[in-house]
Formats: sequence, C-alpha cells, structure tokens
Amino acid sequence: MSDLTLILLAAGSSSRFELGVKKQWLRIANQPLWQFVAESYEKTAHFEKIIIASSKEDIEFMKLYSDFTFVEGGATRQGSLKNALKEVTSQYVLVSDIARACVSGDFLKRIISHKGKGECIVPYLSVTDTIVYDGKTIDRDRVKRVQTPQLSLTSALKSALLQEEEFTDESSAIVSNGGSREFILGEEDAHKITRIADLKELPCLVPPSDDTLSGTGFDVHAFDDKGDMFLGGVKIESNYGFKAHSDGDVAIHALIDALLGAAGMGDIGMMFPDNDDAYKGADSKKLLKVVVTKLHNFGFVIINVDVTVAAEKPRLGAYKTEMRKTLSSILGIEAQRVNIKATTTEKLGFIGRGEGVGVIANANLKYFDWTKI
Ligand SMILES: Nc1ccn([C@@H]2O[C@H](COP(=O)(O)OP(=O)(O)OP(=O)(O)O)[C@@H](O)[C@H]2O)c(=O)n1
Ligand SMILES: C[C@](O)(CO)[C@H](O)COP(=O)(O)O
Repeated sequence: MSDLTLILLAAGSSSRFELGVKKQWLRIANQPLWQFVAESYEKTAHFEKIIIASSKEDIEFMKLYSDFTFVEGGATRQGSLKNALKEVTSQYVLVSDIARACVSGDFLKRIISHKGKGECIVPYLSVTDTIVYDGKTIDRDRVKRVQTPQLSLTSALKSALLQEEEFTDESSAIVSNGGSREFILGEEDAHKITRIADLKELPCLVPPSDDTLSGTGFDVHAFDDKGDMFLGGVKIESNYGFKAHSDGDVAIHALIDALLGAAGMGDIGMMFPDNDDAYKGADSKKLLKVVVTKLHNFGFVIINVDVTVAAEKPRLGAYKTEMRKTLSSILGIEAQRVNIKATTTEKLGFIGRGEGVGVIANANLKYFDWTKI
C-alpha cells in the first residue's frame, strides 16, 4: 500500500488560454490532456489514489472517460485543492497543476525520493532575465520560479489551508503556517500551459489524431393537438405541435444526440434532464448552442451533419432551406455541411398513421488541431 496520494488540479476555466477549447481538453493523440497527464503519473509511480479536481461542468464527462477519483473543484485553485484534500488519508500528498503537462518520469521520481525531508518539497527554477521589482532592479540570484508537483506532509498541508489567506501554491501556505519548505531543482519540461504560446515549449505534447468521429441520434415525438411546432429550429405553420418537456423540436434533439455520440459525451438526457424544470418549454436552438459550445470547449470541431426527418405530416419541403441555414449558423459550419432530408414511411407504422415524427441524425467531428494555431 502506498503512503502517497496524487492530486491533479484541473478545475480551472482556462481564461488566459484565449481559445474556445479549454487547455485541459486539448487532445494529445486521442486523449484529452487531463487524462494524458493522469496516466503518465500513474505509469511512473505508485499512488494510493489519484484524485482529479474538475469543474462542475466537466466532472460528469470526465467520469465517462476514466475511473480516477473525481472531486468537484472550487472557485479558486486553493478551493479546488481543499475539496480534493478531504479525500486524502495517506501520510503524503503530491499536488500538481494539470497544466504542467510534461513533468518527466525522472523528475517525478526525484521529487518523491525526497519524501520525509521537509514538510513541503518544492521544485524551482532560477531566473536568467534581469528582474525589476517596484521600479528597482533586484538580485535575481535570490529569485525562484516555483513549480509543481509539490510533495507535502498531508497533515501540514491540511492545517496550512485552515488559514483564511489565499495562497498561490502549497509551499507558501505551509510556510505561512510556520512549516518548513525544502527547495529542489525543477525542470523546464514542468513548464505550465497558461497561454497558447506555452504549447510550443512542451515537446511531450504530440498532435491530436486526425480521426473522424461519427455519431448517430434518433428521436421520436408524438403530436399534440395544441402548441407551436418547431422542427430543425424553424417554426412550422401548423395547428398542432408536439408532446414534449421542451419545445419538442425532435430534429434538434436527434442532432444533439448525434453530436454527443460522436464526441463520446453521453446523450441529451444527461445534459438536459427531462425532469428538470429549467428545460420546461425550452427553446431547443438554445440547447443546441450549449452543446456546440461544450464540444468546442472539449476540443472538438464539427465537420458535417445529416438529418433525416420521417413524417407523414406536416410536409417539410418548403422549410428545408431555412432549417439548413438556421442549424448551420448555430453549428458554426457552412450551410453545405448541414443536410436536411424529409421522407414519409409510406403510411406504415405510427409515423405513417400520422401520430408523430421520427428523426435520425448523423454527425461527424474531428479534434481541434492546436498545432495549427
Ligand atoms: N478554481 C480552480 C482554478 C484553477 N485550478 C487549476 O489550477 C491549475 C493552475 O491554474 P491556471 O494555470 O491558472 O489554470 P486556469 O485557472 O484554468 O487558467 P486561467 O487563470 O487562465 O483561467 C490549473 O491546472 C487549473 O486547472 C483549479 O483546479 N481550480
Ligand atoms: C502553483 C503554481 O503553478 C506555482 O508556480 C502557480 O502559482 C499557479 O498559478 P496560477 O495563476 O493558478 O496558474
């Protein structure tokens, strides 16, 4: 049994990264960065547990990808750390930013080999530029650039974080609480991804695979003799609508499932539960927008979609171009990459009897190629 737990902090919002994709979700070959980092630690050392702090919006999706221990993060790095620490029972804890994606195996082993030599083992790099602080040039030999991972005595870190103050790393909290910190030489590969340009500093990050990811979606709604009818984001002239929790746009619902299917991100019910009052009567165009933003955040690009609406009634020929335009603008792709087809079922089955509409959709995605920015 190991006496060491690993905490990876991955609940940040990537606001300084300046791209639609969150840095934790950049694809490294076929894996999101957070998973690539967690697995590289797992391969190098033995941990009692690997805890990943992730944001409320990301956590359920991360759980779909792997079975590490996931903990909801807080509003700040320290808040996320505090939440993760509640799960730690081992004597020592190693904490790192997920954004330090290329920490080498040798460096990690060197940090761990210092276990017990101080309440916090802290890697640092020296400074080679001239440093001016508050208008005065200071002695740069006394300046340290502090990195992670940092190895702490769990009890010392838990006690240090009872202080009110917000600290930017573990060692500062421990020192402020009267504890000791031991500096060891860091490494350039432990550079933190903060801005896009940081990606160029990290040779361990291989480009995303150019696989095409395909997904299908299927949905059915029965007619209701009242209400408005929406299909493919367009209002259809009709004196009846659909029975549904939302606005009943069965075409958009099938499309959302196709997109989520291609991304391996579950289904529409997982994102918008049909027992949640927040989505009562919801405009499905807005739900699609949320899904598109999420796909971009998680490192996907939409290639094309194809939607087949099976309906005996209403007739849809006159609406197909408007549906294509409406959906292409929400999806952020050209209209020729959004195909809408309508068909009847030759009067067979529930669709043929005019009881409702069924839709099948297909979507293709690829990974966002961050090497081309
Ligand atoms: N509430 C937060 C904020 C940050 N972090 C994590 O702390 C590390 C260092 O934070 P930073 O690099 O600043 O990441 P972000 O907060 O995502 O970036 P930004 O400040 O640009 O939004 C990152 O691995 C980040 O995911 C966290 O777990 N919880
Ligand atoms: C912990 C850290 O990486 C040490 O250098 C750094 O303080 C994190 O700062 P951020 O602003 O939360 O990225």
